[in-house]
Amino acid sequence: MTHPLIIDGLTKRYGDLVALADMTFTVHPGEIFGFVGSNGAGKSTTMRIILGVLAADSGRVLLGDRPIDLEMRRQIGYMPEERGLYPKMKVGEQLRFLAELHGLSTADARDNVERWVARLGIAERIDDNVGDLSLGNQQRAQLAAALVHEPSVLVLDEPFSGLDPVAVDVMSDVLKEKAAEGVPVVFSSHQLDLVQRLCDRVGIITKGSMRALGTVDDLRGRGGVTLHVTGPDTSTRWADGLPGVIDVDYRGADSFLTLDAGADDQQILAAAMSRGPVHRFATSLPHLTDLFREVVSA
Ligand SMILES: Nc1ncnc2c1ncn2[C@@H]1O[C@H](COP(=O)(O)OP(=O)(O)OP(=O)(O)O)[C@@H](O)[C@H]1O
Repeated sequence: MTHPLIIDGLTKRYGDLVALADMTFTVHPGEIFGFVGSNGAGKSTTMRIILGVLAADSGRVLLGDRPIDLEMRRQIGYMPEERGLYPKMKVGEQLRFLAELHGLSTADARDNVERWVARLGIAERIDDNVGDLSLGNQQRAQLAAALVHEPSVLVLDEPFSGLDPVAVDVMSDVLKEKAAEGVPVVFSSHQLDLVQRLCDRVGIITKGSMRALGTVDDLRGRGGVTLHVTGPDTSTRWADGLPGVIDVDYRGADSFLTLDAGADDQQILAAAMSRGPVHRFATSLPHLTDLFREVVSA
């Protein structure tokens, strides 16, 4: 049974520094939520509070309608930013130990470990000490540690940093699979192309508060749609003054129009065709990175 993970009004100070100021968001069952923000914005602090590694000054974390307690936290799969595996312990031993610590029987722990190390491509390293693995493989082991007890919530602090492209694909597939099982998944990342590709919803935080929150398309749509038209004679400034056209950048044979919600694409197409043949007529949304820059610099 999965429940939404609700972060409700968290505040946290370190001395004079306000690390979190009314941090609020919900991660729904089956949703991949991307938690993004500049360095020092408060992502790790929020995740540590969710896990109970750190106490908030005020605010609550709930699973469904219940404030999260120690027992409920055992259902969370967590990948801490500072990584937490013992370098001098063997990968397999350590994962089995963690699985049993979360209440699995010895047999289930062994089965789960075998399954996850195979899935994450580190089966042949199971008898190596964690500290002898490459950094990317340590990260795969760390993900296995977050998954080995079949958690019903996933909270991952920068799980993609330092992974090679194959490992990024494996990690992405695993997160999608867990979400498809109904698990709420939240991860932080500075890799916005990945966030854009993978997440159902994204929260952009600055200075400890949520500044923009929505589906990837919602957020990208806030920046306005761009229409790229190739063909019409740009010297005529053919798109100037058309309804819904906020701005036009004419470059050689190309015209880039910034549109608002009221723009009528058929009217624009007719205007373009009246000035010659149209070879390209395509809309695009801004990249999440553009929106991120806008939000953090506001
Ligand atoms: N133990 C601590 N003592 C004092 N200040 C801290 C402590 N931990 C974090 N901070 C400060 O709290 C703020 C939020 O830090 P946090 O690690 O949550 O940010 P983050 O969004 O995870 O950043 P990054 O993307 O760089 O990992 C930062 O200004 C940081 O310097």
